[in-house]
Amino acid sequence: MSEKVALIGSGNWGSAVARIIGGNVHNFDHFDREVKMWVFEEQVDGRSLIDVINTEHENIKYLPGIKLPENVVACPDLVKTCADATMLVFVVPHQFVSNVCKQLKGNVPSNCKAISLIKGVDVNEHGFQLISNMIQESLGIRSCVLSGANIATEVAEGRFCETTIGYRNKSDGELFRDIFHTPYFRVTIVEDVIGVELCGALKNIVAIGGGLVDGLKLGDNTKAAIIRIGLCEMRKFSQMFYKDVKDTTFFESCGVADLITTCAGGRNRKVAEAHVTTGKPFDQLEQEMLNGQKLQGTSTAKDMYNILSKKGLCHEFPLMTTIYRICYENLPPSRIVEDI
Ligand SMILES: NC(=O)C1=CN([C@@H]2O[C@H](COP(=O)(O)OP(=O)(O)OC[C@H]3O[C@@H](n4cnc5c(N)ncnc54)[C@H](O)[C@@H]3O)[C@@H](O)[C@H]2O)C=CC1
Ligand SMILES: O=C(CO)COP(=O)(O)O
Repeated sequence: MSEKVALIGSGNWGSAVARIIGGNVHNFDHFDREVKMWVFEEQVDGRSLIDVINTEHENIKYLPGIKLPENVVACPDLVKTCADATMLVFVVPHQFVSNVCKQLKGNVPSNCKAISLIKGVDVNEHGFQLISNMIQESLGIRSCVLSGANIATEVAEGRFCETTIGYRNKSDGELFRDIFHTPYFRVTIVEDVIGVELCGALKNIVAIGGGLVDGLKLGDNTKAAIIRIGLCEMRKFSQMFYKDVKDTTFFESCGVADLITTCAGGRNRKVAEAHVTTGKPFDQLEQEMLNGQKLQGTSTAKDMYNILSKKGLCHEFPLMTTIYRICYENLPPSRIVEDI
């Protein structure tokens, strides 16, 4: 049976993976050649971004300078994008996924499989929910997770890196590996969806810490300490709430490798550094510095803090708690080292 892939999202990472998937579907007989990509429509320099992508084969706003394969077709209608798909790739910033799932509920074929590339969690009045679980529960389909040390522009330029796919059902993991794996984007599959997903979400908080340390010019040893303490808190949180999360997952690309890359080159790091050097609030810097791209670490720090404080656990997670307070309670950035 032919599999048909649809991409839900077309930002910096969504566009980078569109380039990979659009190429890989030609390598196997079991994939339909057309890959539809849902694009949140906007005007760029007076032109429709969707028209630009479909005529120039480039996402000039979110991944400029990189050509997309011509078989990747930008679509404005989310439901139509997914209507005939059997493999859904979710790659929107986490703050939009709940609305996406509401629109797709009852509108995707029952034989669909999903994968989430989203680094974040969803929080509602009942507590927090993993995004892969939200996809599974709201759409009634299985979901894998892909996460790794993958700064989008470097991947789009074809520079070698690794990534991790977490699966519940091995055949799903293998199928999704086929659309992502290339000689320069090496996929490892592991049976730990939740561990892979929590690594991706929680590392964004630690990345804020890495940027604060850079802004304070504290040096490499301090950065390494933030990464190490961050990794320990990530593992502790994950295994406290989900006892089946495996230790080995933290040694995959989604774990320690993503922490290193994100604390060196990511957007969360960059904006946190600027928070120290300019004194401006994070949301203002996000607007000024990211040209429409979204910051994930601050809101995830808030989500985690809400969970930890409700359960009286803040003292067990001093790094995540301090980062939240610096972002939202005007704590001076220097407390990043004083309070841990
Ligand atoms: N950029 C990167 O290097 C990497 C990002 N990720 C993760 O991938 C996920 C997606 O991030 P990016 O592709 O980087 O996005 P982005 O931050 O580059 O772009 C923002 C996207 O959100 C869309 N958008 C704006 N308002 C919207 C709305 N109301 N509803 C739906 N969409 C809306 C924009 O059109 C744009 O496509 C995030 O969870 C991120 O953490 C993961 C690995 C690498
Ligand atoms: O997840 C990423 C790299 O693996 C990108 O991180 P930022 O969102 O901080 O840019």
